[in-house]
Amino acid sequence: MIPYDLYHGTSNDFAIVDANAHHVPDRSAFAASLCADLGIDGVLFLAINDATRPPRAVMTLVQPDGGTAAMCGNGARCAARWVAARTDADEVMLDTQAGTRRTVVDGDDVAVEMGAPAFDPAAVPVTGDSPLVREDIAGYTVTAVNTGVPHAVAFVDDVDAIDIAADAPPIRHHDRFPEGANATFAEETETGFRQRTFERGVEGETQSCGTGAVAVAVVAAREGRVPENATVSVSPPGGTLTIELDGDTAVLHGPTTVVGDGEADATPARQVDT
Ligand SMILES: N[C@@H](CCC[C@H](N)C(=O)O)C(=O)O
Repeated sequence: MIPYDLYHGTSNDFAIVDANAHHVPDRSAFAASLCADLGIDGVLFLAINDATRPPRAVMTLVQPDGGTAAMCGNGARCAARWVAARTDADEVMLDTQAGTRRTVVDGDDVAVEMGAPAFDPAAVPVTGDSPLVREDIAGYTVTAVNTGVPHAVAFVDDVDAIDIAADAPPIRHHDRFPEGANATFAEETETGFRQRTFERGVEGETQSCGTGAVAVAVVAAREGRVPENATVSVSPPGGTLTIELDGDTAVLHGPTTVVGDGEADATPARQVDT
């Protein structure tokens, strides 16, 4: 059996497995099974490989479809808190497939330096030679940005009015996105933005998406909705995240919650569609 810890970041739910202590022979099948059983958004495999200051860990997110995502903003916040608790540290370096991310843990609150968002077509990726900015994609005016993973961001008048189960998949699977995209909708309010995201890999709406919140903030800055150096409040259904923009880079802040723990069969019957 494989023990895991359950965390959430603004209701983006993850099981965390100590990858140094426990070998999972098929991570894809394990994650698909555990996500289906628990109704969670992914499994984080964390391997602390340097416990000096600051400690360093490799973070791998496997999603409900059995695929691996290069980065996860809320997952990184939960991962940093998990590593901090085991190393008695308040600063943690996370090695992700999108690069190394410095994190700072302050009690329940965790900040992640998210790096430089990219609009470059090869980096998102999108087809074509120029950035995809305010183009009509499946009936929405979309701007594409990579904040560790690709997001297609559309500003709308009212996020509650969207039928996300119907409207997001044609964006998420659109031909312009050769690796697919998370479909993120945002509504400007007096104090910031409301957000809803349909996540690639989950293939449904999640209660929160950290890379999506950063995408909302950086696209808002690009469109002149907020200054390029600003602190932006973005509220998905699961809570409120704060994004510090400094022109080139973004820092994601928000709360994390320890939910509990459990254990699961290391070799479940495979539940991934192949
Ligand atoms: N929930 C995450 C994003 C996880 C990755 C995404 N679904 C993808 O496959 O691109 C977040 O908080 O950023």
